[in-house]
Amino acid sequence: MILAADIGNTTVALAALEGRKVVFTRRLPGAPALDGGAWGAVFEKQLAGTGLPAPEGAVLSSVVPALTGPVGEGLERLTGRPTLVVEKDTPTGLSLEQYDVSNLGMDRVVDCVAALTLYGGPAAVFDLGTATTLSVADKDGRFLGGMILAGVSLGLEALAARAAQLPPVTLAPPEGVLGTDTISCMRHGALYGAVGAIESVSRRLEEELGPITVVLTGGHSSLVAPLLQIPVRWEPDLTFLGLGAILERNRI
Ligand SMILES: Nc1ncnc2c1ncn2[C@@H]1O[C@H](COP(=O)(O)OP(=O)(O)O)[C@@H](O)[C@H]1O
Ligand SMILES: CC(C)(COP(=O)(O)O)[C@@H](O)C(=O)NCCC(=O)O
Ligand SMILES: [K+]
Repeated sequence: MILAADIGNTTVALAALEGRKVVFTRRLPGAPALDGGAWGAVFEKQLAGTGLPAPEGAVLSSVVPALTGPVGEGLERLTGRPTLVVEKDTPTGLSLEQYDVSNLGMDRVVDCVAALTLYGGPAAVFDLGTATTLSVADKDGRFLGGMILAGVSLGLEALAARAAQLPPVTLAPPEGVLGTDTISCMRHGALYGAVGAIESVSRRLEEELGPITVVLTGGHSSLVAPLLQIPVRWEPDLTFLGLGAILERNRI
């Protein structure tokens, strides 16, 4: 069994994998104040009672630099081995030559690695987290780039903060297309806005690259995927599968 962690701007997502199968997942709030020992205790508590064997190794990707060290150390407490942190120069099988990698989010690389492993290229991954990211890889395993949009709930938060008559709104499945009060209008706008972006950008990508596998993942993907009118693969565990593949490739 190995542990995989994906540190995003909202959650620290933890998973256990046996071979290529994700057998356990948890999403934890990112807590900047915890040190490595405290993260280790958090992970131990989450895994207690699951019946899983002791982990043989751990791999992590992070887009929150302040959490990378403590979470990596926390995982080390459980494995007794160094945690593989996915960095720009980590061999992943994905070529990054076409992108200015100086500030590239490694979650996007991991998503592409997973999509290529599962479906081959070209593949377009929409990761609907704090931000909505599009990350595209071609059939030769090259990262082509993508897009970064405000995330589905970030848009709602911004509306509530900036417009006097707009309240805080939580996400829920829409009923019909049109909202019939303020809250449902905001909700539908957030969800169908993402739907429209995904459908239209995917169509344009197909014009440029030919038939492409579109993959959806991230915390908000469970609400958006059922609304799409184009074929997509919904892979809620995509990032974990990519992390597992990268650890397998780099195991000493
Ligand atoms: N299973 C789920 N169903 C619905 N919403 C979810 C689920 N998991 C996470 N979310 C929501 O998705 C958002 C964050 O998604 P996530 O992909 O974890 O973001 P990040 O990677 O940026 O930390 C959170 O606001 C959370 O409420
Ligand atoms: C775009 C992101 C903020 C998405 O992160 P998330 O929504 O998963 O928290 C992250 O991938 C990031 O910080 N990227 C750096 C910019 C880039 O990828 O070019
Ligand atoms: K993420």
